[in-house]
Amino acid sequence: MEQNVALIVCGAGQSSRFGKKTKKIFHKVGGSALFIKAIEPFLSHDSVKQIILTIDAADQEKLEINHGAFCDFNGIKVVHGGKERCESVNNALQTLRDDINLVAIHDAARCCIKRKWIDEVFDTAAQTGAAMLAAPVTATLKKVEDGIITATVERDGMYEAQTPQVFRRDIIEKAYARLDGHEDKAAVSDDSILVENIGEKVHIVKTDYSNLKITVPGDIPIVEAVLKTFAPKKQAPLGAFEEAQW
Ligand SMILES: Nc1ccn([C@@H]2O[C@H](COP(=O)(O)OP(=O)(O)OP(=O)(O)O)[C@@H](O)[C@H]2O)c(=O)n1
Ligand SMILES: C[C@](O)(CO)[C@H](O)COP(=O)(O)O
Repeated sequence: MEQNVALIVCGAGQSSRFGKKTKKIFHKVGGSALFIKAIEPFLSHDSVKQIILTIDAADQEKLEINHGAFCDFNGIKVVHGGKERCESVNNALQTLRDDINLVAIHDAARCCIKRKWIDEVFDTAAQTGAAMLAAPVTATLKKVEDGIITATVERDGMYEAQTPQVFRRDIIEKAYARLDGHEDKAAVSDDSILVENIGEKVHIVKTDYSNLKITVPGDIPIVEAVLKTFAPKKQAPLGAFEEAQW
């Protein structure tokens, strides 16, 4: 299937766990606002035909003043989000262009996405209808209540869900058509859950913990280190001879 991808970038959350005055999507990492770093790896992808950013309506003026040029230059459509992440995604789904056949839904708080993962999850979703990035759990998992371990969770086969999560347009629209049936929308914590609930098989594209989501302040130095480690290598300064050639 030819890939005409709409990228929905979810940035309308309240950043309550981030605990800073500035919403985390505007926090600077790697020299740019977090949401810009999360979008940048997709800008050069030929299959991405539409980019929709969800933001809190309260952030509209701040976005326009500080990042309006970036959004305008890159043709990013800004949509106001809802109380829960799934409501923000649902709002964005109402603005898809007619030619879109794949929908990639990505957290604006995940800026360490690698191009190879984007390529693989797009291709897998184009072939199968539904795919998402996820990292195998490497630690032992404990269920804890009131600070006391109540169970050790079987780790075998457990993955940490990440984004982007990518779906054929008809599949994600069918899944979201049932959103109102979910009383507790806070429990709809990712998009795959809705697709699983309509009986579709969601395929995993394996990553690692470097595709982390910035949630708490302690995530910042980790993300900065990941960005530094995987940043494109700067060209060595030209020597005098090379300079002379130019
Ligand atoms: N109503 C919402 C809630 C979340 N998000 C986005 O979904 C991503 C993942 O959500 P999370 O990391 O939980 O962000 P927040 O909801 O802002 O964080 P918190 O739960 O700490 O308030 C974030 O980029 C966030 O901006 C969104 O678009 N709309
Ligand atoms: C979508 C997600 O990033 C997959 O792990 C996660 O579910 C978002 O959850 P949050 O509570 O909105 O951060």
